[in-house]
Amino acid sequence: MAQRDGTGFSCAELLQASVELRHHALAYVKSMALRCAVELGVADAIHRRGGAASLDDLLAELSLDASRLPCLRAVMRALAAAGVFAEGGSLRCTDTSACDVEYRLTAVSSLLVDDGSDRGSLAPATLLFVAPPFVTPVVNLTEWVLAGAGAGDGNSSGNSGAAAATAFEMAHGGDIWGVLGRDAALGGFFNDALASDTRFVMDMAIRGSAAKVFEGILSLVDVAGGAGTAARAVAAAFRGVRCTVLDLPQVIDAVADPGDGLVEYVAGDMMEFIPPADAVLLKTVSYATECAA
Ligand SMILES: C[S@@+](CC[C@H](N)C(=O)[O-])C[C@H]1O[C@@H](n2cnc3c(N)ncnc32)[C@H](O)[C@@H]1O
Repeated sequence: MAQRDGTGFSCAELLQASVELRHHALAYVKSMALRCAVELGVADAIHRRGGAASLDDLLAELSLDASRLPCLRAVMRALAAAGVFAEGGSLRCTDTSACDVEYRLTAVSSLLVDDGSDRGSLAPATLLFVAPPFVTPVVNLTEWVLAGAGAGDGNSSGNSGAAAATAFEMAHGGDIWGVLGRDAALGGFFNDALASDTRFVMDMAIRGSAAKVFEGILSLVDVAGGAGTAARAVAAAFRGVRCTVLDLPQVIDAVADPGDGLVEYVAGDMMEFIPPADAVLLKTVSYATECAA
């Protein structure tokens, strides 16, 4: 019978648990390696090479100096272990010569390829999740949880006061919509990221069996619909559906309306007014507005 310590777990269980614990603690390496690969455009580079590329191929495609090979190898190995890319071919590598190993796209990294199709790439949405303004609040979760403990003791200062409802608010001094409204560059980055996610989701929804839900309705309002990517996709695919986009004035005012009349844009607060319609579309809204972090 396996020996158990005071916690009641066997040595084998504890050894396995220590591996899992390390995986949890180092999980950020995976997401930061992903960020690096997306920023470098590795998936597009592999796609340009016909779906498989050696490290030498990648150095050439990405215009990187040969001296960067060990760094690129480290990033690619981490992502291959995570299933983002597939690693194949000879695995013989030396410090002085390039590896023979080839990297291929998996279903995951295929989503990062921009092949010019309507669906587009999920690269902008992926970069949003790992962007410093959104990562920093998570890095400081303990400070956020403890902020209440310092309430009224005179020690809280600046944005780290106990009143911060979310970790994002504590890090940035305001809620996400206020911050995005004040920072045009961050707002544009956020909206482009959401638009890329929406292009993908709507492509799946309209081409897939879920498309049935759009049949038989004459009007639809995309509540908190951002730049209207989802509503425009529905309006283009179902010409009989009159689509309206509702979002905050800061978002609607910044929309470059193509003026094709495909959808109508309404600026307003969904808590106060929602334009009447047969159907309401809510995409990434409750999650975003409730968590806002
Ligand atoms: C995460 S984004 C989702 C945008 C879009 N549905 C999509 O999936 O691309 C959430 C949206 O909610 C909007 N929003 C937040 N609070 C709102 C409110 N009170 N009234 C209307 N829109 C709001 C934001 O401006 C933002 O465009």
